[in-house]
Parts: sequence; structure tokens; C-alpha cells
Amino acid sequence: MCGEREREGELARVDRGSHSVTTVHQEPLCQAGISVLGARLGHVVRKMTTPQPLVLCGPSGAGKSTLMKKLTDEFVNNFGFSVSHTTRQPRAGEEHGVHYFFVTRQEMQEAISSGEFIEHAEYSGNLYGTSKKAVQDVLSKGKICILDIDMQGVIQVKNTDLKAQCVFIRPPSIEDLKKRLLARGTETEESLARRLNVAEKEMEYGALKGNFDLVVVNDEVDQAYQELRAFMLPAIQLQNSN
Ligand SMILES: Nc1ncnc2c1ncn2[C@@H]1O[C@H](COP(=O)(O)OP(=O)(O)OP(=O)(O)O)[C@@H](O)[C@H]1O
Repeated sequence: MCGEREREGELARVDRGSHSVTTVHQEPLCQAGISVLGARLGHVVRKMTTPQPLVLCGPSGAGKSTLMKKLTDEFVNNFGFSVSHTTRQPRAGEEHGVHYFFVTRQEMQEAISSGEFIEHAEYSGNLYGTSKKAVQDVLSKGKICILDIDMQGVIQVKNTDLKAQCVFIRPPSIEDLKKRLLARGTETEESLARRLNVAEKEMEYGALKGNFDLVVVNDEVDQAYQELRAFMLPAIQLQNSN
């Protein structure tokens, strides 16, 4: 029996394991009464691969934003960012649905309980999180979704079926990190101490074998970028060939 989508002449099969979506002409299958799609692979007209998300993790000040900017500047059409949810108040100029989805704590807790979030964390008295839908929205446009998340977020992502590529960006040392954060001029004495404290734990987690697909030591920025670029190139080329 041909369903509605089948009448459109196409049927999309989503294979979550390999993240591939195969689009086949459905009409001949209906006529022949064949239910096994694999039997008519000759009818495959297009094979599209849903890009794997890219998770970037690393201590604050390690250089995630710097490297991410280089990547998205060079490959302007390949990447997209998911819009996070937060319970914090919007700052001047921040737009709902653009910078964040601003929600109440109750709304966010209910959505978390019903499994709508890939990861979430409490930070400075507010909840932050990435919804499954926010990532899907980027992936459905054929873009590689970049998630810039902390260690807790990475642990949660690993427990989903997101199959992300996880990259850890680390500074050469905690001393270098401190210098960079001071030079960035964004920290108070208290926030600097907090970030350095968290950084030590993150560096330990990043150093454990198997936690990340790639670890980049961001010492010299161009060298670090070349490592990240080389790692992402196969995914970018695959995406461009679709
Ligand atoms: N390889 C490098 N050598 C020296 N300085 C660097 C290097 N990479 C980045 N920086 C500088 O270090 C500071 C921190 O970098 P960046 O803001 O990219 O870090 P981040 O990991 O995104 O931090 P956060 O998580 O707090 O957003 C910036 O001022 C940036 O210009």
C-alpha cells in the first residue's frame, strides 16, 4: 500500500546508525509490491548524509571561539549554531529565538523532564541547555551543527544518539590560560579564580583517553586551527558532495 509520502513519488529512509538519509523513487516499489527497499537500490536517485554535529569543549579562555570563528569564516556555508535555551533575563539587544530562547524555569524544567533537551546545566543561578529541536533545525538545513558546551554537557551528549564529533581545545598550560583570560579583560578576580578552578578539572577530563575524538593544544593559533581544519575536512567535503 502506498502512503501519502509514497504518492509524492519519494520515500526517505533515515538510518540513525550511519546518519544517512537515502531518497529513493517509491513508485516502482509500489507497483511491484516490493516492501524491501534494498531490493531496488538501482532506483536510488540521491544519497544524502546528515552531518554529524561538532562538539567543542575546553576551558574558558582556551580559544574555542577563536578557532570556531576561523572555521566558520573559511567554510561559511557549512556550519550552523543551535540556539540555546536559558532561564536568565535577556540582556539589551538580545532577541528571543536568535541569541537564546528565553524561558521560565518551570517551562525549562518541564521540557527537560519530558526529554526535550540534549544537555543542560545550571550556571550562576540560571539554567542553560540545548534542545534536540534546536540541533535538528540546523541539521535539517544540511549544516554541521556546532555545540560549544562544557564538560557536563559533553558527558550528557555522549549519552544521546547524537553521534557528535567531540573536540577538546586546551591551552598549553593553566598559566597560559590565566594570561589569556587576563589579556582578554573580561574577568573579575572572582570569575578568573572560578574559571581556573573549573579549567583544571576540564583539563583532566580532556586528557582521559577516549573522551574526545580529537584534542587540540591551542598554543600557536594557526597551527591549532590547521589541526581542527584537517579533522573536519572529510565531513565538510562529504557535505559539499551532497
Ligand atoms: N593560541 C592563542 N595564543 C594566544 N592567545 C590566544 C590564542 N587563542 C586564543 N587566544 C586569545 O585568548 C582569549 C580567549 O580565547 P577565546 O575567547 O577564543 O576562548 P574561549 O575558549 O572561547 O573562551 P570562553 O569559553 O570563555 O568563551 C582571547 O582573547 C583570544 O584572542
